[in-house]
Amino acid sequence: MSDDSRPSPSEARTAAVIPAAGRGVRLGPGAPKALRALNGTPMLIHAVRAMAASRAVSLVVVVAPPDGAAEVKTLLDAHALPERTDFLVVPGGDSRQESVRIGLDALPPGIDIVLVHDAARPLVPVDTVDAVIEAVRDGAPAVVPALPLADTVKQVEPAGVAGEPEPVVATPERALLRAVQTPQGFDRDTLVRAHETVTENVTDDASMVEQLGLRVVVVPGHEEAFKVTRPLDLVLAEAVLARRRLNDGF
Ligand SMILES: Nc1ccn([C@@H]2O[C@H](COP(=O)(O)OP(=O)(O)OP(=O)(O)O)[C@@H](O)[C@H]2O)c(=O)n1
Ligand SMILES: C[C@](O)(CO)[C@H](O)COP(=O)(O)O
Repeated sequence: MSDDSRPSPSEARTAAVIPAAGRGVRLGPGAPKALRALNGTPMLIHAVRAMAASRAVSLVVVVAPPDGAAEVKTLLDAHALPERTDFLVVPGGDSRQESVRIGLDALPPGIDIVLVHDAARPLVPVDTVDAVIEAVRDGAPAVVPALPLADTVKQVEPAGVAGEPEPVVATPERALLRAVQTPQGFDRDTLVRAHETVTENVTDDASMVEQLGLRVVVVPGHEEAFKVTRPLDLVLAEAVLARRRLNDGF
């Protein structure tokens, strides 16, 4: 142990919490999004494998759809994971934030670093996962992978009625903006404190750490770590898998 009683970077144990309890309304009707197939395999299994691909990850906590925990457990039993990786399944909550908190509550003692990774980002490469873990090991309390934006962004006055034109109020300087992905990596105690402290709804975990006034840093994200949100994203995800198969010589 180091002087401040935190484990040294090489001793730190890492777990991944995967919120997978969403319905996937924007994807359209069907099974909960995490259970929909990508190339014949549920999206969640791709996401679990992406976390387990990192040799640093010793535990994966899957936060399942509230009525789907048994089904998820059966799925995980049926799909081989590396022997070094344990997994737990817990039923999720009404919001992503609540689901992550439930996953955090399920972590056993001895875990020092926590990754929070959307089941909806099934194709994140292991190099991105490892880069996030390394930056937490280097001392950052919170780390997010992110990419520069391709589009210009406008801040608007939201229209009261869908489809109505919305007045633009500002154009933030694009070079200063980043599109944030997951896994987001955290010192465990910091993330637990953030979830205990922040009560309003936020869209990612790192913003809760920002609200504590702590340092959040960005490492390079990856274009294959995109979030499957709308139907066209499924087409893109299957194309990425097909490209990987070609590159792997299958
Ligand atoms: N109550 C919820 C809502 C979301 N999530 C998870 O949070 C991740 C990111 O959320 P998003 O992509 O918005 O998924 P959904 O909420 O399912 O999508 P939608 O908003 O289209 O319904 C997903 O892996 C999703 O399963 C969760 O665990 N619990
Ligand atoms: C956490 C996240 O993936 C970072 O980009 C994103 O904020 C999740 O948003 P969603 O609306 O829950 O998909």
